Amino acid sequence: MAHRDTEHDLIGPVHVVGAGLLGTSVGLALSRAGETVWVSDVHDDNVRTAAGLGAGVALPEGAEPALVVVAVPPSVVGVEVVRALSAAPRAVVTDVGSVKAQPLAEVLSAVPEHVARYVGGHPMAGSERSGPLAASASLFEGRPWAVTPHPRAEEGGVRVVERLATTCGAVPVALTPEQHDRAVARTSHLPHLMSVLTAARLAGAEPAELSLSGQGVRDVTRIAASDPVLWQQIIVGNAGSVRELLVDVRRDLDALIGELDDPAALAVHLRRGNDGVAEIPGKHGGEAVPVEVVTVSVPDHPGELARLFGDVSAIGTNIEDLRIDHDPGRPVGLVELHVAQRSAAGLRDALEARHWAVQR
Ligand SMILES: NC(=O)C1=CN([C@@H]2O[C@H](COP(=O)(O)OP(=O)(O)OC[C@H]3O[C@@H](n4cnc5c(N)ncnc54)[C@H](O)[C@@H]3O)[C@@H](O)[C@H]2O)C=CC1
Ligand SMILES: O=C(O)C(=O)Cc1ccc(O)cc1
Repeated sequence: MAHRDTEHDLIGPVHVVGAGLLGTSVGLALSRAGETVWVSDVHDDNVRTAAGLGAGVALPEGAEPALVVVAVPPSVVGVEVVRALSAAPRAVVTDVGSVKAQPLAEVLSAVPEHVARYVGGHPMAGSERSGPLAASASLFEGRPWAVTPHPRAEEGGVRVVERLATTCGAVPVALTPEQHDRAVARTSHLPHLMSVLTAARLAGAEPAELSLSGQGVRDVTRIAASDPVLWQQIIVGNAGSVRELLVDVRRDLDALIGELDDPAALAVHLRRGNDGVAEIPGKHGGEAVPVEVVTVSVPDHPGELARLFGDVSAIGTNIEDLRIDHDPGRPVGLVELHVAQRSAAGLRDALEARHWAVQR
């Protein structure tokens, strides 16, 4: 097996199975890092598109990968991991699937003799879009990547999967498969269903009502636009943990319905929301930095955004996040710069000194 000891050694050749959003993004990130990447997919078109984007080349006949990354829809992750373990008898095999106990159970039942070479993984990065055209080499930059070894996993294989994560720019986080599935029920699967339930209230609403849609409803419903087939498979694969949380939410909903006109009780619900948001770790998994939004009106002309970013950089402020909205009444973009709270007041003053229209 291709086990190597230093940070800088290659982990490949890498075979990526499934040239969709995740597989092509992994291929792009690894190719950029100088790895040899071979790509396969049930749809040849997707292999051609991924290769055209620079994510690797079509899997050659007789190829012997050192690492296989399975990036297929959740319902076939287990079967493809089993196939890879049998087809590449010396390779470490990992996957990027959104649930982790289910594929491990399939490996243990189908090829227990190969289980040591399987180490599950899950990059916590993606999008509401699917397919190779939505891929990006920087998708995983600074994101957590769960690495979920089981008790019989080879230590060397775990190190290879951690290096896959770091080579893609992500931060490996070690969890057992069961811990992982409970964690993503809370941080990914429940939020998805809440987004879906909110978005469902918009379907069929009056156009006049929908015309008032602002940033809040867009924030809450973005992920409800995701592929329903993908999400059906994810939720079914983690139904036990998701159900437990939904039962808690049902209890809260029932209480809320009864307390809507009781200001004190309502305030308790709203403050619990504040408390939950404050628990979300900051970028790169570190301490959450208190962030403030500085909103700047930017004329709708080519080059204006670049000029704004140039000025923010010259002022010396780091942009933590960014959103661009449009002023419905005027040909200007409203650029929301999310910056550390301690820099916000200084940035407003400095931008005004450079003649930007800053909202106060
Ligand atoms: N979409 C997201 O944001 C994230 C998805 N994931 C996980 O990554 C995996 C892939 O998801 P996406 O890339 O979003 O899906 P996708 O639909 O963009 O790509 C899946 C690809 O797998 C191919 N495929 C299907 N069955 C196959 C098989 N048996 N053998 C080879 N190729 C096959 C499809 O043709 C398609 O190109 C899923 O297991 C998902 O749970 C993980 C993190 C984020
Ligand atoms: O689009 C987003 O913000 C996501 O949350 C994407 C996502 C989808 C599935 C996963 O298993 C992990 C991340």
